[in-house]
Amino acid sequence: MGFHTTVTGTARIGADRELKHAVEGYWAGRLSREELHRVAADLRRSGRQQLLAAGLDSIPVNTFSYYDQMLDMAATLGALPPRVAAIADPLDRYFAAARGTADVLPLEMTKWFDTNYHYLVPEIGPDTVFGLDAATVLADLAEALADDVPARPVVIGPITFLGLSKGVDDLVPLDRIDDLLPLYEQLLTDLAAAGAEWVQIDEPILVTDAHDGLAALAERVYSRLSAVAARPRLLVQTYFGDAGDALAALGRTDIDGVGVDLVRGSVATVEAAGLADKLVVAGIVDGHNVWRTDLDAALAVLTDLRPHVGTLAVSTSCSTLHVPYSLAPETGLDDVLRGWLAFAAEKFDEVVALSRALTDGRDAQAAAFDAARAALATRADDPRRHDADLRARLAGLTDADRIRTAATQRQELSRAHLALPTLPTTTIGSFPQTGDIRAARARLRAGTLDAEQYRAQMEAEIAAVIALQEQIGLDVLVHGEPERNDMVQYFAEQLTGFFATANGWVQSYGSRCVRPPILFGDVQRPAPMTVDWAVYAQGLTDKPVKGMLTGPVTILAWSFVRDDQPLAQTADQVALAIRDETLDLQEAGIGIIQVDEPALRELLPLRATERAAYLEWAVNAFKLSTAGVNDETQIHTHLCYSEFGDVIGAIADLDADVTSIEAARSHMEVLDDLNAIGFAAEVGPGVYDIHSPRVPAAEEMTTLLAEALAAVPADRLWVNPDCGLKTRTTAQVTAALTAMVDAAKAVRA
Ligand SMILES: Nc1nc2c(c(=O)[nH]1)N[C@@H](CNc1ccc(C(=O)N[C@@H](CCC(=O)N[C@@H](CCC(=O)N[C@@H](CCC(=O)O)C(=O)O)C(=O)O)C(=O)O)cc1)CN2
Ligand code: MET
Ligand SMILES: [Zn+2]
Repeated sequence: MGFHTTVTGTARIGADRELKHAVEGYWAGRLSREELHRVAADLRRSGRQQLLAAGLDSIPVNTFSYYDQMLDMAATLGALPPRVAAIADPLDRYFAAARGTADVLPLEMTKWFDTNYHYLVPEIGPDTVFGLDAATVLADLAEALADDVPARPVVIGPITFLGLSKGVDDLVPLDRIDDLLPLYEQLLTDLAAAGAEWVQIDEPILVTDAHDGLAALAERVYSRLSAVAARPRLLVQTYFGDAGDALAALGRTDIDGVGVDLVRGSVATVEAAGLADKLVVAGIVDGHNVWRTDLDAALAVLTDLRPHVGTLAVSTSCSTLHVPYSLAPETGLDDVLRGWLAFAAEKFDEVVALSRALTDGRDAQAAAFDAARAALATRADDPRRHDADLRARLAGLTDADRIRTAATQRQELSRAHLALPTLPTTTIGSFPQTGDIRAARARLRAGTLDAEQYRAQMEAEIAAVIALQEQIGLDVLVHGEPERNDMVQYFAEQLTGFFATANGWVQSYGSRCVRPPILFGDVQRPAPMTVDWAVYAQGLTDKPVKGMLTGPVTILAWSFVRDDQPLAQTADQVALAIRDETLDLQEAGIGIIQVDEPALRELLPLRATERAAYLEWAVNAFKLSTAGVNDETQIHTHLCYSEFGDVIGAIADLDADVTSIEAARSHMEVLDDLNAIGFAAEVGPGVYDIHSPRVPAAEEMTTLLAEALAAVPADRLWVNPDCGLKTRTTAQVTAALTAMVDAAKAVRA
């Protein structure tokens, strides 16, 4: 009845970011809509062909998206916000919801579970009128069937869709699930009529503690959906962890298959879940990280599992959206390290090898198994994984290395030292990453610009950014980060133990991508990483310039991390490198150092029981990275992506002198949360939402500052944007920061 070889989903940006270039071209008016659609159709077709050629017997479709899969689902369910309803053209309406227009605010963006991918948050109110528009799903299915592809449409399930939505007017979105189920029933009927044999409904929320009663809800919802008369076979897919009780609940329904994450989840849960009459899609190849699968170990797990289930299919643990396309372009990779890795294309082959070994025996796949075994054997004693000096240094650390003197004493000293006005104004670090800056870096790589010319151009950028900030009248300046391709990759390129890919692009949101570095070995800092740039910038002005570093938790979160030791240990290694950098900056005369930790919330475990242990090592690593400096040196940190509730205590525990934090969109809510736990340090709640091209007026920021002053006394309050300015234009930034400084002056007066 089933299939045997598949993947949960795939990336869609294109191996060479074709979709990014097409979509951005369309937005800029350089590309027609027909050209955009053609690029998209080509990507879908080549993606399906790649999976077929690899040997999969069921191919996920409707995994394409012009921007984001949650936004697609909102469109499919008629749940785009009313403020875009007047935009008649569906594609324009879709992009308006994603990015906003001059008159319309976009949907909020937030992290997709514990990944670095951002989804758009649907807004569901009591008045949201759901209505099915299955055109896109049906078109994707038809396109695949026309190519004779055994297509399996994938949609986000109702529990996950509502569970991740934002309630409007005090509504709890999940309370409207019964209004949504008829649409899913209709969708199943339509898909069956259109020829779908299987449909995959993604319910990753079932691996979290995000809501009470999820298992019972899953049983109710899928009992109902499996009762649809003429429907395709139904696969409910979980990923990103162990689905716990929800698995047995699904087992009690009449759905046909369940997808499970066997990389992060436990086989025991699956074996105990009562799935003897179901297809179990076993996610044994890691879709979330880049390590090569130990095929022997994986086959042993699958062999154990097989007697407990109806049919067993082999798959990835989640969509390969979260890993790069292929190792092939990574020509800078040494063969030993290459042997330890598998990107998406290599993972497809692993899935097929395991599936065939399961049916035909391991010997039939001897070449694949031998190659994996030989490559992974080199990992055991690779010297790069064990640096004796570093290990000795870590072993010698004591609690004192993570503790600074009392915050109040530090505040007095740095106050006297820095002589700042009340409500000091500053920014978060980056200024616009212009085309010129990126082109210079591309030319440096291509060899048409030499290192000296590159440095001169970056210095000119820094000088321009310093002059702009002085002209605007900001109090604490930044150098603008022009020399950084990315706030994590830049550091990874200079630390040992990391490999920075040449083309390992992964979608972060919409058309924006990142190249997560691979952290495979012990970490050392051969030389200072930021000091020359900071010193150059400080030499241009009498105002203080902040040194700018990325913290250990964020460096881990936005890299592919080694799986051979606890994350806490890896975090401390990175923290030591950052600590050494803070000391060099201080030595070079930099009096304020910001250590960004925007990903502190992102790595928070999805299950509540694991959170305290995580927060302990995360906070400890940050403190190790920052506690080496003198009392006069002011340590700043920065966090974004709101929803700080679960980590608010940890933010206080970081013991930074100044914390800048996203707050503009949520009207300073976070300040009350900080007050509730007795937070007494200085804080800069963002007053300018940098995610939107819209330039806020000074009055809007004056209002936000007044709201902030209701929660925090003036002598603890800073004035700054929500986040860095790298995605904005110089014109937007100049106007917005001028208005921000005006607002600060008005409130001071
Ligand atoms: N790692 C990470 N994760 C993060 C964030 C982050 O800053 N870093 N922030 C949040 C997400 N926000 C983001 C905001 C912007 C971009 C972004 O702008 N990405 C750029 C790529 C940035 C980059 O790596 N730039 C490189 C390479 C740029 C490039 O594409 N070069 C061209 C040629 C350059 C040209 O001529 O234009 C090429 O290689 O083909 C550089 O500057 O050197 C993009 O998608 O375009 C990504 C994430 C959360 N997660
Ligand atoms: N310093 C960084 C910047 O301004 C912090 C960004 S947090 C995603 O870009
Ligand atoms: Zn930020």
